[in-house]
Amino acid sequence: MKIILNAATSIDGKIATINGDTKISSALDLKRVHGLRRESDVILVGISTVMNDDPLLTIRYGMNKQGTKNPIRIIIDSKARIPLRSKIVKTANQIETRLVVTSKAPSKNLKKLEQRGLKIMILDQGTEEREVRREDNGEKVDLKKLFDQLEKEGVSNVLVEGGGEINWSMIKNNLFDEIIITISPLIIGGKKAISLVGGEGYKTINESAKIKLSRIQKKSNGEIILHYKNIKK
Ligand SMILES: NC(=O)C1=CN([C@@H]2O[C@H](COP(=O)(O)OP(=O)(O)OC[C@H]3O[C@@H](n4cnc5c(N)ncnc54)[C@H](O)[C@@H]3O)[C@@H](O)[C@H]2O)C=CC1
Ligand SMILES: Nc1nc(O)c(N)c(N[C@@H]2O[C@H](COP(=O)(O)O)[C@@H](O)[C@H]2O)n1
Repeated sequence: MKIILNAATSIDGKIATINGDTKISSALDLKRVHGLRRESDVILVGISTVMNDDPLLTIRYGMNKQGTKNPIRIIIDSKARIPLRSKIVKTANQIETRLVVTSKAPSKNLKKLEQRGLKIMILDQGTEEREVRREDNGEKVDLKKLFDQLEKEGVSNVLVEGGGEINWSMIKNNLFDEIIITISPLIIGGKKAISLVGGEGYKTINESAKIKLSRIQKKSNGEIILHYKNIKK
């Protein structure tokens, strides 16, 4: 299975402003992203991304020739907080959509979401993992279990579209093959503005994830697209 992490950042590594404004990519770059979606079986995002962006996560720009099937949408949402009025929920009857939760998710929420066509996967972290991540209160979904299951189902290509917390979990668990970053000629700033990778972070450079630059694309609008390969996989 190939896992690609894609995102757009400012030159200071932010993926959103302090107010959650996140329109960083140009229309041209979004066309490229939709091309990536077209090659994917699954698009995965975290719940905070859904709460902030109310995304559709479908193939639209340029590429959606008749008959093109949208990828399965997977939302990582420990407590099943996804709003019933969100575009994802409203379209779940037309596009396969899975909500990955923990056993702490309220069953009344799960019932309502199932009625609207979402498929629920309950994937708690094991005890060992919970102890390591005390700050999570044992409330995070086990992404390793999720990807094992997707592999068993025959999923070949997964596109992860953020946000920062999900990116951290994917990187920390070595669950990525490629990272594609569009660096837009912008400076966003703000200590609390969300960065490309959140989480607790590595304590030393020695521990940090090692990646290899494989391609650079320079666009006339000033965007730079960097492609990195994971050298540990
Ligand atoms: N510029 C860009 O390319 C993109 C920007 N964004 C922006 O990023 C922001 C959201 O990012 P974040 O706040 O970092 O949240 P996120 O979207 O990464 O979601 C994180 C949440 O998912 C849940 N979760 C459950 N299991 C988890 C696990 N194993 N690992 C990590 N999270 C788990 C937790 O509730 C956690 O708080 C939004 O403002 C969004 O607009 C998001 C995607 C792309
Ligand atoms: N590639 C990229 N560039 C940006 O500037 C972005 N803000 C994002 N965001 C991601 O795309 C999702 C929106 O998808 P739809 O257009 O609604 O289909 C958003 O939720 C982020 O995952 N990506």
